[in-house]
Amino acid sequence: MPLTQSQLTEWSNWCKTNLHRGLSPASLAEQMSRSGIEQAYIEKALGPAFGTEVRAASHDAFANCAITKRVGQTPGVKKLATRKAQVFTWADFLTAAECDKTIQLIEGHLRPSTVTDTRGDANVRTSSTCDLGELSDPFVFDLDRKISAALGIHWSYSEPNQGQKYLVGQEFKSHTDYFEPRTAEYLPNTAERGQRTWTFMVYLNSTPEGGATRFPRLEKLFRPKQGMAVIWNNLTPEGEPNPYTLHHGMKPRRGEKYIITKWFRERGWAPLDYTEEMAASGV
Ligand SMILES: O=C(O)CCC(=O)C(=O)O
Ligand SMILES: [Fe+2]
Repeated sequence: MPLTQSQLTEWSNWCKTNLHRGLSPASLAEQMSRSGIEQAYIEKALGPAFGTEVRAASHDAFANCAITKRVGQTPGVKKLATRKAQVFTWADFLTAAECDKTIQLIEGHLRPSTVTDTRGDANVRTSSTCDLGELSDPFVFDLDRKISAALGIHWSYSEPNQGQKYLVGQEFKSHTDYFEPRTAEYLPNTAERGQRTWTFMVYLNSTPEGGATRFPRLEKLFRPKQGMAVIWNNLTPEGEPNPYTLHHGMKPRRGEKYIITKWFRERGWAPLDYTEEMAASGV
């Protein structure tokens, strides 16, 4: 049976929401097919994702994505002067209005933060989390596209956007964002989308005291400044987990701290490169 225009729009929105939540195009096509939707409409609803497969991009492509070429080109972007890891900052990446709007969204949907492996310490992460990517909010999709274009990697390689809130005394103790190979957390977390690659984190407020992000092995500390992004590759250019990226979300001593984090993976369903033009056209 043919779909009406409004039914097609509804299915297209359903696809968009679920693709941004990290579901694969094949699994969505299968669900639509089970709902009795004809192939031609499945193709329309999925758009560019139709017929694609989730697969790994090359480590070289990750190590040379657009952010690595922005210093001196894009105002506000700096590279940390070290050969040990690829770390960048981007001042005023989000406007104050975008930050405030994101904080409002986070405030409405908080749960206690979790980790994949506590390593025996129940207090390893004491903050609260908001699964922004689950909200199906067009503003969050815009954020996804803006972050992906800034980094230069298509959003299908990324996990859904997360917001974090730290009250005075709350923290995320030293950890790496990659999954530790040869541990129990490794396979269940990497089987589908692969290892974590880049982390894109944005400070949504300027915490008055404390709350820095510390990279002890790089001897570097970033202080939360509203709108500033800290962006790093958790892997080496060869694709191995990079232990130098160990970091600690420190306790705010006064005031709160709000951030968003987006983690990128080795596998996605689109070509890796993603530009501002693509983001503006809504793909
Ligand atoms: O809060 C921070 O500064 C760091 C957060 C972090 O490391 C994470 O969410 O993975
Ligand atoms: Fe982290």
